Amino acid sequence: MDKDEQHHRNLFLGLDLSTQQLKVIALASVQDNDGHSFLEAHSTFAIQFDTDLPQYHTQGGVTTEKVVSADPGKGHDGVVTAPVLMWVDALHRVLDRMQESRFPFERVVAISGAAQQHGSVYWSSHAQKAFRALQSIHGEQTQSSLIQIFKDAFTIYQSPIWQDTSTTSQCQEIEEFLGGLNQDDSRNAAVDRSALRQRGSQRLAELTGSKAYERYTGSQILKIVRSRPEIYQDTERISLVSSFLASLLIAQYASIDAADGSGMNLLDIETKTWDPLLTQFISQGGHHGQGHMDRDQGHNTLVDKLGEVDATDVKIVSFTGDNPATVMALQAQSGDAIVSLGTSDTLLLYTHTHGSKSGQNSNGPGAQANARLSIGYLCHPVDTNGYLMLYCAKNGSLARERIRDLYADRSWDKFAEYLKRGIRSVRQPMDQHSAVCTRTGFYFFDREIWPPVKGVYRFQNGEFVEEFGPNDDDKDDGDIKSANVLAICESQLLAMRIRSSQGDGVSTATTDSVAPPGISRILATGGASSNQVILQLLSNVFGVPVVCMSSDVKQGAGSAAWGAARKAFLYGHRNAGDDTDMDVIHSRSVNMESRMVMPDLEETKRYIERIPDFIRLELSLPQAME
Ligand SMILES: Nc1ncnc2c1ncn2[C@@H]1O[C@H](COP(=O)(O)OP(=O)(O)O)[C@@H](O)[C@H]1O
Ligand SMILES: O=C(CO)[C@@H](O)[C@H](O)COP(=O)(O)O
Repeated sequence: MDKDEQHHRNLFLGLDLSTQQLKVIALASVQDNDGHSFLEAHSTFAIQFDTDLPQYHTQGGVTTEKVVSADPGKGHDGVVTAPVLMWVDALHRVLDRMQESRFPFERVVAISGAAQQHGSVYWSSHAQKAFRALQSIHGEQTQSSLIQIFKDAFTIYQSPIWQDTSTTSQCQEIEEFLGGLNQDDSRNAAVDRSALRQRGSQRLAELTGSKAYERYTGSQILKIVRSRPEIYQDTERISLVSSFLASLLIAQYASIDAADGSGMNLLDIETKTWDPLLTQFISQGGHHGQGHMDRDQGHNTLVDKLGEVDATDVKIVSFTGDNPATVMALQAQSGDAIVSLGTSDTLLLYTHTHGSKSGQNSNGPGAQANARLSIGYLCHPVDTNGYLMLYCAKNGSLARERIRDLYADRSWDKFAEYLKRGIRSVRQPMDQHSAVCTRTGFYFFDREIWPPVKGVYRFQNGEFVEEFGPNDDDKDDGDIKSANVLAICESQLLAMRIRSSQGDGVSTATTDSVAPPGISRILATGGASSNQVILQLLSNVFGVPVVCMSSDVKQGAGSAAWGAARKAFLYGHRNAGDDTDMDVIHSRSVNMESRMVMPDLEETKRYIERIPDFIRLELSLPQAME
């Protein structure tokens, strides 16, 4: 391709409003010498909330408020929110940066986006006026900031986000409601509430794909209905973070995408429509949250600051959650698990069932350990018959950062060095004592999703200890440091391995007997996937090769933004009359110059042996609820 041609290539834009930043990637569609099409990064931009927008005083992109529960048995409720105007500001700033760097907006053919899942945005009746003000800009560069336009457009200015764990009682209410439906015993005052909840939890998982989770939008809305009914009344529309971002671009309310919508505990995962009973229960007869589902429809609306483009040529394709968008980027095949080590640690598996028919959540002994307590199912972002099994741990990168700061001089290089040393010392014990020394650590700086535990717990040879250390004079300080660095990574990845085989519809076929059922390869992504030693440990724990998009390909934008841009590419073509089917779409593969890490299977066997003890220790931790 000559230079002239390159300068006229179409661009596809992907945005990702994640927990800590807003990222944008522009992909260009190119052909190799054999005529194969693929996408390559043209440019990337990012606004870091903490550092680029310090006036919002966020830490890790969020505002954390600690409220002591009225019920002493319930401990502290963690209210975690993000300033909605900070997100508006971030969009304005990133568009400014793009203009400053002379980004060729006129070449943008289609745009899509992704965002952190489950968080919700509450629009006021002023929103329509703001949208009209945005539409009236008509391609001119606006002098007034988006903040000025949207400053009165919300009823709630601190949006609840996925890290919030303050809705335990609302989750229980939802489960009791479903558990009591059509049951005579629900009217019996003596009926065991926990039995009712267990039945409700099962029904909710069958209906929506997930049991009640505090971070899911349904319980968050219920909390607002209960605690601030006037605000709820004044709310004209509720968006997810993804549809909120899309609304700013299309200057009208954007629909919620089914894949992201299935992370709300409100959507019937099979029919992909709002469940009438759940929405009615939550709104108490109101009509909020009853948006319509409109998957992957293009919109032709003028976008502020993308005004140089002829609006009729710009397709804005429905925005989705960051996890479904990551699936779009990595093109997982059968046997692939996607592991995203972003702010959260997540594992995604592509399945063809959402587990409703196989009677999970057995009531027998150990049911609590085996129940789907940290996994759920989402609709697949493009395969209308597909689902995604999702495991999410809240204490991911930020917990590793805390350990890095405590034990590794605030340096990722040191962290990697200690991790390597930790792995080496377990493999080649230096003395008789350390040969029998097993260390396990749980580092839940924020209350974890499962187990619902807050605190740091270390065990040495099965016994609780305040700090690791064999009291061996030969040991230097570095041993304690590397023990903690290794312990946090091991326990995060072991927990992930254990949950990976809890789902229904997870294939039992596997290419290697030491690997978890149905997993023959891991596609790793997220900020921490740039750490080669973490990837090696991930590979060892799962016993499968780990592949990672190389960082120069990602150019720092991450795979959710890449997946969104890829969605823009696919639907941009479709909207232009190209009726390309899924297979052809898959063969137009993304240029993934990847790195591969191979497992040390002796290590894998050692981890498998540790699993029963790990589960026992995990269950022994003091839980914050029930
Ligand atoms: N070399 C590294 N080793 C481990 N973790 C890292 C490294 N570099 C960055 N990270 C982690 O990546 C995280 C950000 O990941 P990212 O995928 O961008 O998050 P999000 O999309 O949720 O905003 C940071 O919180 C940081 O802890
Ligand atoms: O809650 C979940 C998934 O259920 C999180 O994965 C959020 O979607 C936030 O994502 P990251 O910012 O960690 O990528």
